[in-house]
Amino acid sequence: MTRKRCLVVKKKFSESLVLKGKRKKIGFSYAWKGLRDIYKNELNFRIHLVAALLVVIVSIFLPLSALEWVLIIFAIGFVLVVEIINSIIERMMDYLKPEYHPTVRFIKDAAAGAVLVTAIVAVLIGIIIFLPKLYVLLSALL
Ligand SMILES: Nc1ncnc2c1ncn2[C@@H]1O[C@H](COP(=O)(O)OP(=O)(O)OP(=O)(O)O)[C@@H](O)[C@H]1O
Repeated sequence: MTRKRCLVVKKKFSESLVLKGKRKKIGFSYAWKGLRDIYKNELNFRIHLVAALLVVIVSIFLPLSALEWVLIIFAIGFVLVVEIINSIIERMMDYLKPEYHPTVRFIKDAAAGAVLVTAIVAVLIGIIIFLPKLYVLLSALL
């Protein structure tokens, strides 16, 4: 299909959804399906999600301020979103260029590097927030 024809088909599909008043609902269900697909197919995303859950559980038992909660939630969201983008880039490259290519290697490694940066930032935020509180907690217990 040419690009022009593809745009026409996309516009007609979009208009038909608006006419049926279903656009918002369908847009949300596609997004939810996308997240479910990422969860099912991406081990790293599941690992990050489990780590995020553990952090939230630990946070509930510590006296955190609103700002600390905001920072933790932001760090978790940051890691998960970049992990999703990394998965998208990997899939896109596998689809566009399945055979070995140095540019694909560069793109995939750079995307993985972006995830690593977010993970390091999240760990640093965790250390700054949790370490003093855990220290106080342990000092009180010992
Ligand atoms: N087509 C390719 N051409 C060149 N190098 C590639 C190609 N596909 C993968 N690689 C190299 O292999 C690495 C792993 O790629 P792969 O697509 O298997 O990701 P992955 O193991 O699923 O990564 P992640 O653990 O981040 O999900 C890439 O970072 C890249 O260095």
